[in-house]
Amino acid sequence: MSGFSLQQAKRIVIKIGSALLVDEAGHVRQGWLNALADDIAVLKRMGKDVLVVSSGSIAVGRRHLGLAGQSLKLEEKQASAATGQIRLAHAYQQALGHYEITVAQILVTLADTEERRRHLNARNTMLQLLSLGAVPVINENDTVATEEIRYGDNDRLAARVATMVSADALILLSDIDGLYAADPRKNPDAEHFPEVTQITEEIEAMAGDAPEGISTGGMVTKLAAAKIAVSGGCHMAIALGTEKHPVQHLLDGGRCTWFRPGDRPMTARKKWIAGTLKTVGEVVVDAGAAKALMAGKSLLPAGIRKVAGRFDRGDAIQVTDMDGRKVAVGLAAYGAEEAERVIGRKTSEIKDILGYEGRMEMIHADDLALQDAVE
Ligand SMILES: Nc1ncnc2c1ncn2[C@@H]1O[C@H](COP(=O)(O)OP(=O)(O)O)[C@@H](O)[C@H]1O
Ligand SMILES: N[C@@H](CCC(=O)OP(=O)(O)O)C(=O)O
Repeated sequence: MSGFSLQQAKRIVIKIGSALLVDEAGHVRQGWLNALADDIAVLKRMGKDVLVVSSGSIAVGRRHLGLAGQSLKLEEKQASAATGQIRLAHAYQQALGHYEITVAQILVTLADTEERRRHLNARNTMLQLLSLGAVPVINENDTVATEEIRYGDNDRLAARVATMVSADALILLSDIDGLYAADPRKNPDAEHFPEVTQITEEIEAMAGDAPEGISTGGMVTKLAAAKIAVSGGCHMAIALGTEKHPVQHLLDGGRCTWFRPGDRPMTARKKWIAGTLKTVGEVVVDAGAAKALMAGKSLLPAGIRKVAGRFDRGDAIQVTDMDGRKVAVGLAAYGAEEAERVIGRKTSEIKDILGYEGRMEMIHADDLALQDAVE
């Protein structure tokens, strides 16, 4: 299959649906979760970074508020999420704590993933946690999200998280082992697809809704997630999670559907940066810096001669050389005012100038798209 296997992935996001994690009565399936923790511990021992996007707060919380077995209004969902989330977090810490793996909870809203500055903030926190060896457990902040501003399904949220942290693989664990030509609950003979290389209209037409119950989204949101993931250069699998050790099963080459990005991961991300974001400022760099960028390095403040425009941290800016040639587009790690103060200065001087431990780079290599790569 496309030369890609989970074994190769360095950074993996695992999404867990409510139906897997929470039983009909609204209890966390701790035995199942403990087995998933075995899998996560295996991945960590292999040197991989792991992030979990977990649903389940509403399914767990509702029974504590006497809201089991009825359809919920938005404010009841918000209340249930607040009640359930604390229990979910505890269940994860208990499961992963067995392996002395530290769990860190992150609750995000749609705006936290879509607005550039907030996106960058959330991303930095996730990357920081990974660098410290923790496993971030992420969910939508349902308590403050309203219908208009919420994802509602964690499939797309997980895909955004995966692209945010430049993950190589996203695994959507579900109650089904992949995409079929039609919903197998209604059409048991439907064909299973081990691999999808292009999400065509024909493929999209195959997706049905979730069955009645505690899940949301069904195959429709999983395909929407696949589009986000592959366009960000991330491989995505829909895999069966109902048996214990589902990730180990995938590591062993188990059955699932893999969605494959058409491009090399970095190229796709860079295309996203260059193609989607409007630049709101500019930095002019010296010849040494321009050469370093061409070689795939980050842009350090030392190589910047001039800053133009009004931009904030996280905004897209143009990088131009001394002859006015466009070199690259990238996401600024400093706003224009701070950038003015640190340009031309050595990395070791940044802390004294700004009064805090700033970033080493003005634009990190991961956030930089060279002009020739996008034209
Ligand atoms: N073409 C399809 N292929 C596979 N499953 C489908 C398809 N169309 C609809 N489904 C339904 O989607 C369900 C999985 O979605 P969902 O219940 O929302 O999962 P989760 O809770 O894991 O997010 C499957 O159980 C299946 O009934
Ligand atoms: N954020 C919600 C999950 C919504 C959701 O996507 O559920 P699911 O379809 O089970 O993955 C919660 O924690 O209850």
